[in-house]
Amino acid sequence: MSSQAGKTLQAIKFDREQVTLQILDQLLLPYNSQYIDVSTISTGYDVIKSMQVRGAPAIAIVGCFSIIVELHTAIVAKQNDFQYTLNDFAVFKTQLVARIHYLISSRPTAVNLSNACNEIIALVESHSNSSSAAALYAAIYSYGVQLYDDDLANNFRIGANGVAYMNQILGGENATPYSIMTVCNTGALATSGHGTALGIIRSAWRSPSSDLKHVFPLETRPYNQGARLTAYELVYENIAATLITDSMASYLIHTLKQQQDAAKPPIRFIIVGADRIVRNGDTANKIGTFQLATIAEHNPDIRFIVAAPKTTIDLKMASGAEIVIEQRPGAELTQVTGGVIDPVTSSVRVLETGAEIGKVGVGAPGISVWNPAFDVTPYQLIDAIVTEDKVVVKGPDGKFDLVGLF
Ligand SMILES: CSC[C@H]1O[C@H](OP(=O)(O)O)[C@H](O)[C@@H]1O
Repeated sequence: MSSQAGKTLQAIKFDREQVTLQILDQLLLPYNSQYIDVSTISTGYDVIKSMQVRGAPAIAIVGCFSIIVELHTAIVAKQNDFQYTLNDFAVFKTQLVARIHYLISSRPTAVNLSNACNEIIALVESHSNSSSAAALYAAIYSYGVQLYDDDLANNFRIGANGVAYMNQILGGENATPYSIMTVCNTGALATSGHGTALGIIRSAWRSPSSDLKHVFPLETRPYNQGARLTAYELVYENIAATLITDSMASYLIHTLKQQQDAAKPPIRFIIVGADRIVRNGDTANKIGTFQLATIAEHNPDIRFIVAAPKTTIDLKMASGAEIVIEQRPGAELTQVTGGVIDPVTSSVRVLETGAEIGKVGVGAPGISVWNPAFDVTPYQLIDAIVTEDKVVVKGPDGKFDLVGLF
C-alpha cells in the first residue's frame, strides 16, 4: 500500500522471509503512524485485546501470524524463550494448543479469530506424534499466509459483488446518483486491505458503472473507529465524505431527501461489516448497527447491507441469541483519547516525537457505564449479505440460506 507523506493504511506488516510481524498502532491514528513489533502469542493477545489492531479479519490474521513468529523463534531460530518442551512432540503440541486458546480469549465476539485459531489447532492435532515440530511449523506458516492472501482477494470480490447488487437495486448502471452511510471501520485498517463494507464503497467509488457521490461515516462512539479510522481512509482515498455523529443518522437521511443536493444525493444504502453472522443471518457488529438497521427499516428506499467474507459466518450458531457480546471497560466511554489541541493554533499539537496524544474525561465521576462493543441485528432487518462468492438475499420464506454458501 503506497503511503502519503508518512501516512499508511497497511494495518499488518508480515515479512515472509524474515518471519517478523508488525501492526499499525490504531490507537494513535489518525495523528501518528507507528508500528509495533509482535513476536509472541502473548503480544498478539495484548495488541488485539487493547484494540491496537482491530477488525474481525485483521485480528484473525494477526493472531495467526503471532503464532507463526513465536514458533519460528522457538523451532527455526531455536531461541526457546517460551519453555516449549521440544524434545517431546506430544507435550509440545499440548503446550501450543493451550497458548492458542489463550489467544482466542482476547476478543470473544468476532468469529474470524476463533475460526482461524481452531483451524490451526486442527492442524496441530492432525500431526501425529511421529511428525516433527518443524513439519507442523511449516503447515501453520502456509495456513497463515494463505489466510492473509485469501482475505485480500475476497475483499475485492466482495467489492465487485456489492457494486453489482447496488446497480441492480438502482435500476442498472449509473441509473441514479446516490450516497452511502456506514458505521465503524471496515476498510484496509480492519482487514488485509481494501476492506469489506468500506471495500464496497472503494469499489463503487472507482467503478465507472456506479454513480456514488458521497459517503457518510458515523463517528462510532465510544471508540470512534468512524471518526478516527474510516474518515482517515476516506480522506486518504480522496473519496467525498462527511463525518456525522451517531445521533445524526435519521435526520441526515431526512435532510438529504429534502434538499436535493446533487453532490450529496439521498442515501440509498447503509453498508456495515460483521463480526459474526450466524446461521439464520442474525449479525453481530459494532454497537450502533442495530439502530441503523431499524432506521433503514423505516426508509423503504434504503437497503441495509451486511458485507463480510465467509470466514465471518458461524453456522454452528442457530441465532443471534447465542452470540457472546464483548463488554469493554467503562473508561473507554467516559474517557476519550485523541490528539491534544494546541490552544494557540487550535490544531493538534505536534512534538518532535509526533502528534501529542492525550486522554480527556467526558463522563461524570461515579456514573455507571454499559459498554457492549457490539450489538446483534436481527436477520429480518437485513436486505442482503454480500460475500466474496455471492450476494445472499432472503428467499420467498423470508429467510436467509447461508448453509448453501459452503
Ligand atoms: C471488517 S471489520 C468487521 C467489524 O469489526 C469491527 O469491530 P472492532 O473495531 O471492535 O474490531 C466492526 O464491528 C467491524 O464492522
